[in-house]
Amino acid sequence: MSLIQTSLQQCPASATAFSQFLPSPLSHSSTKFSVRFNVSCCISSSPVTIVNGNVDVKSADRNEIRLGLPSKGRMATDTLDLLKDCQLSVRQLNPRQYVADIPQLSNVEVWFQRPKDIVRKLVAGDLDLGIVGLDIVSEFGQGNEDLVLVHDELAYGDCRLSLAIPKYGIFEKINSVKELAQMPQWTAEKPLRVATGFTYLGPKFLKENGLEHVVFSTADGALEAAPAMGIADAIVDLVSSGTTLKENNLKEIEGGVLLESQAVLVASKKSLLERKGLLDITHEVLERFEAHLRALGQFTVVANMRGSSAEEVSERILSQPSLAGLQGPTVSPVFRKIDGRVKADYYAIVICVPKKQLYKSVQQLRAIGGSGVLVSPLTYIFDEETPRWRELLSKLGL
Ligand SMILES: Nc1ncnc2c1ncn2[C@@H]1O[C@H](COP(=O)(O)OP(=O)(O)OP(=O)(O)O)[C@@H](O)[C@H]1O
Ligand SMILES: O=P(O)(O)OC[C@H]1O[C@H](OP(=O)(O)OP(=O)(O)O)[C@H](O)[C@@H]1O
Ligand SMILES: [Mg+2]
Repeated sequence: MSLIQTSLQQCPASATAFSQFLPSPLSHSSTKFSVRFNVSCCISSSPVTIVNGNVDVKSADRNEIRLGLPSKGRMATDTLDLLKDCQLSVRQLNPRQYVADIPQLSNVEVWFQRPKDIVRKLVAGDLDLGIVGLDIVSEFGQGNEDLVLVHDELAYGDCRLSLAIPKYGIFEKINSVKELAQMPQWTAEKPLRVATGFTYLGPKFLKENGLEHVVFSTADGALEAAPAMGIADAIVDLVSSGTTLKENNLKEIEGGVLLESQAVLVASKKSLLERKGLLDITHEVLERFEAHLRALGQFTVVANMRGSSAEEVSERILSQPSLAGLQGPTVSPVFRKIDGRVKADYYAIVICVPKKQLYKSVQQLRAIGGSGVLVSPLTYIFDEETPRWRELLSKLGL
């Protein structure tokens, strides 16, 4: 019997409330998976009731729209920066104050919370919108159908949730999850010991990958130390550059990525459907995010080009693969007085160019007679309609 089952039996009053934090595969006593948590759920002999958020379920009473933002960790600053770049600066009078506002969005309260609490409070109806990593939505949302991704690529907080094992010892020649599952070492008596903070996704993944004899332990950080300390055989943790794994003599293996993650904008479906004004606010935030993020990858390029007509110049530009722009080039005549007559003998062209293709585009422009090339960053690209907005409406059945 695992430690968690023991403590819940000693504390029946809190067992029901606490079980909602448990990964569903672990709720079944027949499973060979078990999790060791270092928690005590009873204080002296009196039972403690733990609920996940709003006790009185009064959330529908409030009129304000609530947006949850990470209060700490590496997501906190990047999230505030994204909002600032979208002209939605958060006004927080004091860094220890957990409520703030965004002057451009009336009736919106910003609540600073730990990422996992943002997800829990969305599910409980205490928040309407939130920005967190997809890893946290997946781990603490546990597939809850009320959670809906409004924007799934906010372009920061990139990392992956990965299974890692030591490079040395019995794992030296193990290079895939399949090989790990086939190792004869793992038995009911001596299961594979996995350390992870992801006690929902971790067990689910290993079970789906045919690892039958597994025991999980959890900790709040520095999990990469667990194998060398002899506490675990493997870990399931976030990886970004891979430096922490490398420095701790651990390796990722084929088939071992549980999830690719980055920051996302997530909402409560129920709130979107029922809370007055939330759909409009969500539309505005989504439009601003999309316009900003689309512009991030592009430069505006302005150049001069000699030619006999706008059509002839356009044809030359469109003959080059990197110069088509977002919707074709803008070609404008530049008028000069030549021999007493106003005449257009060259043209100003404007195109948007993906940042990665900038130098190639400049070379192609020069090759067709472009000169005086000016390059400037773009702030926003607003499309006629954002595809994500249509997707959201369809997810809501609207
Ligand atoms: N190494 C990383 N590189 C990029 N993004 C990461 C990395 N580690 C985590 N993240 C992303 O950032 C989110 C917040 O992680 P971070 O470690 O900053 O905060 P935290 O885990 O809440 O804080 P703490 O580690 O102090 O408890 C994660 O949920 C994940 O989406
Ligand atoms: O692949 P890398 O770029 O090395 O990053 C991976 C590390 O980053 C995170 O830890 P964090 O810095 O948040 O510390 P923590 O373990 O205390 O949360 C994560 O839990 C890994 O340990
Ligand atoms: Mg961390």
